[in-house]
Amino acid sequence: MYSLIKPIFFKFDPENVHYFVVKRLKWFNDKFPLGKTIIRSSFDVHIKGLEREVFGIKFRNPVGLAAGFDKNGEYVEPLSNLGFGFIEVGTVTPMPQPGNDKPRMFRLPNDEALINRMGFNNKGVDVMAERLRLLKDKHPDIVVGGNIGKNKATPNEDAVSDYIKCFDRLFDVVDYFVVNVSSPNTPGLRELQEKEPLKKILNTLQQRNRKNDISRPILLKIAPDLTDAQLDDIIEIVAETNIAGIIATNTTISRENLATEQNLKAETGGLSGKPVKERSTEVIRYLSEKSNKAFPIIGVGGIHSAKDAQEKMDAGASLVQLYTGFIYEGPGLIKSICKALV
Ligand SMILES: Cc1cc2nc3c(=O)[nH]c(=O)nc-3n(C[C@H](O)[C@H](O)[C@H](O)COP(=O)(O)O)c2cc1C
Repeated sequence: MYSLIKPIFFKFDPENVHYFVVKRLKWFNDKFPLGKTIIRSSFDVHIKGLEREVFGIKFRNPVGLAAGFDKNGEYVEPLSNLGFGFIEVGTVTPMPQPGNDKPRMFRLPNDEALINRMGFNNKGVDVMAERLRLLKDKHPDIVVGGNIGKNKATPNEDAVSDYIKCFDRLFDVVDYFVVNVSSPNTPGLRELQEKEPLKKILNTLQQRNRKNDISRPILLKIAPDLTDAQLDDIIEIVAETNIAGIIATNTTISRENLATEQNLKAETGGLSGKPVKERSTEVIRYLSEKSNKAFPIIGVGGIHSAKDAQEKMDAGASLVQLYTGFIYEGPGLIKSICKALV
């Protein structure tokens, strides 16, 4: 079915198609009880043995939706009905911001990839918190991750206060947090992956965690472009700050070995999809082996098939996430991965 619709979708601007599809999906889900039933019975995964417990959270299955797809937490219920075991929303920032000028998302069909320079376009954390509060009242069972970032206008020296604002505002409505310091589309953001600024952000959030009766697992999302020495630092930082785990990886700034023509691959932004698969798996394997499996890893980057997901698991991931593979393969990919992972 998806293979019939995909060529039509791929004729239009990717960002426009994205919103066209998710809005229709939500409308179908909200307005027609029958619509919801049809979506669920077609896609939802009811396979025994898929449940996982990772960093203290029970996941109905290990296949999640990666950050960036639902930037404002608007489509969590309909997306969950497609079979995802968890949905990561964001990246959200304290204040709303428009992101970069359009066009800012590009398909590279010859490489089954995307380049994006969205720039954390989002409606701000207050809007997201309210949406998720309503969602959690209705569906407390849907596992939601809150991926948090800083506003473009906030200098790196003040970044920690942006992360705190998002953390505090979302604390009651998400199940886990992701500190995003790895997007290539906010100038200077990736400098926060350096040891000292990173420790400051994570230690401050962990202090907030300790002040509450309950704490929320905090994960760190890293870029695939880190060197081995930087990955060693990450292992040390996880141990020192006692955060719950790592998400590996975000998009890459590399353009190596692409079949796509020069003018398109020269677009600024983060590259995702098949070309990032190997490097992201390498990063997972390195972290897992070097740390002696000291912390859980969510594996993301170029998963377009059940085999790709299995490779991430074999490299040391406890859970996986999809974005670009979901665009290229459609929602059927979730079930096919789940079937293979039982
Ligand atoms: C259009 C687009 C927007 C994204 N936005 C975010 C984001 O806001 N925050 C984030 O942490 N990752 C974001 N990502 C990265 C994905 O979550 C994921 O880490 C990356 O794309 C690699 O996975 P994939 O190859 O399955 O797409 C975005 C990816 C794409 C393609």
